Amino acid sequence: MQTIALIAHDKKKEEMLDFVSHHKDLLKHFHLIATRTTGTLINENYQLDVETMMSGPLGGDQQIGARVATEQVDYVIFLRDPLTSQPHEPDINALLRLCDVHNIPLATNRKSAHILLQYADKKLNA
Ligand SMILES: O=C(CO)COP(=O)(O)O
Repeated sequence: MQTIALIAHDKKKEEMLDFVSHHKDLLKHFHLIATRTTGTLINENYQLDVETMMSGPLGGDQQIGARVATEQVDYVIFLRDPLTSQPHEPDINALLRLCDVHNIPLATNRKSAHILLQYADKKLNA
């Protein structure tokens, strides 16, 4: 089973929940991992059985980064808040960097996330 990482900053969590609700039927076909608060919200609202890491500021981005580095993640959807500075910015940058190092598709806004899932869907049925 392929793995998708789902991460959203606080001001993007509602958007992530809305995004997940629109793509729930497709997301069921993937192993989902997420940072703690994002994953917990998804599990509570949609019962998708998301595996949760630590919260982002406590190291969750790094945990997901470790999975990316060991090629255990196929796609990353990270709805970042581009207008608020984050205390764990270095961790965020490290995760984004690792996606590029390992050529892992990464979407950082909703439209690109939608396109990413369309691609993932096509690959699933190829
Ligand atoms: O801060 C985050 C990503 O950088 C997200 O963490 P939470 O999902 O725990 O809020």
